[in-house]
Amino acid sequence: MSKIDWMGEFIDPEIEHSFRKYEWNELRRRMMFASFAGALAYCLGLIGDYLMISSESMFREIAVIRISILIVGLMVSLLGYFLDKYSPVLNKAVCILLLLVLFGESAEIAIKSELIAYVGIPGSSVLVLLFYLSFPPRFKDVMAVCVIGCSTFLITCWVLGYASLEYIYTSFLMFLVVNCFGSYVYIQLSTVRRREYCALEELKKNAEIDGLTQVYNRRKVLELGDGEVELANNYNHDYSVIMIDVDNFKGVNDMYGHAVGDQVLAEVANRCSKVLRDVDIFGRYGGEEFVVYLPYTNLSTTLVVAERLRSAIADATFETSRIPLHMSISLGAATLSKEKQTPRKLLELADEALYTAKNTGKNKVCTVQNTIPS
Ligand SMILES: Nc1nc2c(ncn2[C@@H]2O[C@H](COP(=O)(O)OP(=O)(O)OP(=O)(O)O)[C@@H](O)[C@H]2O)c(=O)[nH]1
Repeated sequence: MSKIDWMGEFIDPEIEHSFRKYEWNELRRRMMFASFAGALAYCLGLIGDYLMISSESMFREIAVIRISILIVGLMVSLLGYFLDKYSPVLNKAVCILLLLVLFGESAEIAIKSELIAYVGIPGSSVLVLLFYLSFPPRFKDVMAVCVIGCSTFLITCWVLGYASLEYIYTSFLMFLVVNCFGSYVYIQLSTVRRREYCALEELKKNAEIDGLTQVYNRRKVLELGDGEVELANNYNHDYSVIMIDVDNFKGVNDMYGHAVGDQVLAEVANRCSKVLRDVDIFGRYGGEEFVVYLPYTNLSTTLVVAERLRSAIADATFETSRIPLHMSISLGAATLSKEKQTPRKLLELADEALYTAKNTGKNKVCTVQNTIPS
C-alpha cells in the first residue's frame, strides 16, 4: 500500500494527484451545494441586516461585503461547473473564496460591533470547523485559510477596540481548540479516504491485471481490444491483431516444473511489452497464449511488429532459476479488411493464422493469406 504522510496525503505525488482526480467529482458536488447554501444564507442575511440595522451607511457597508463575496462565490461555482476535469486552479480558487468569507465575516462583525458577543466567536468557530470538514482540497491550504481567517478576526476586534482583552483572550483559546480539533479530524478523514482509495485501486488492478505476467488479463484485454475494433470500423482506420503462443511450453513444465514455466511466461510477457508501443493493447489470452491489438496499423507494419516480437523471444536465452532455456513463439496476424469485421471475427482470423504457424514448423509469423518463416 502507498505510504501516507502525517498530513493524511500520499507521499508519492503521482498517486496523490490521481487520488485528487478520483475525489474530484465528490468535491465538486460538495462545493456546488455549499455555494448554493452559502448564497442563500448571505441573501437571507442581507434581508435580516436591512430589517435590523437602522443606520443606512452601516447597512450599505455590509451589503457591499456580502455582495462582493456572493459574486466571487458565483464565479468559483461557475469555474467548478465548467472545469469538469480535476484542476488545481479550482482548489486554489475555493481556498481564496473561503478566505474571503472569513475576512467578510470579520469585517461584518466589526461593523455590527454589538453582535460580537452573540455571534462572533460561535459563528466563526462553526465556519472554521465546516471548512475543515467539507472542503479538503489540501490540508495545508485549508489550515492556512482557517488560521489566517481566525487571526484576521482577532486582529479586527483588537485594532477596532470593540472587544475587551478578556474577550480576545477567550476567543484566541477557542480558535486554537477549533483549529487543533479541525486539523485532527481532517487528517483522520483524509487518511481513511486514501486507504479506501488504495483498496479500491488494488481491487481494480486484480480485476484487470494477470497476477503472473503483470499484463492485462483476458477479460480486460478483450474489452479494450473490442472497443478499439469498433472505433476502427466506424472511422475506417487500420487495425490489426496478433495472437501469440509459446512453443513447446508443456515440455518446459514437464521437464523443469511449473515454477520454471511460470518464470518463462512472465519473461515472455515482459519482453513482448518492451517491444510494443504504448498505444498497443497487450494481454494474456489464457495459458501460454497472448494477444496484441495494434491500432492504426496496417498488415505490413503488423508483420514487422510480429517479427520483432518473435525475435525478442527467440534471440536471447531465458535465465530461469534452474537452467537457461531457448524459447520461441508462434504468431498469427490479422488486419481489419474494408468489409467491416466484428472483434470476434478478427480474433478468429488471427487464431487461424496462429494455427497455421504452429502446424508449419512453429517459431514463425503467419497471416491468413501468407506465411513469413523465420
Ligand atoms: N507453468 C504454467 N503453465 C501453464 C500455465 N497456464 C497453462 N500452462 C501450461 O501450458 C501448457 C500448454 O501446453 P500445450 O497447449 O500442449 O502447448 P505446447 O506444449 O506449448 O505445445 P505447442 O503449443 O503445440 O507448441 C499446459 O501444460 C498447461 O498446463 C501457467 O500459468 N503456468
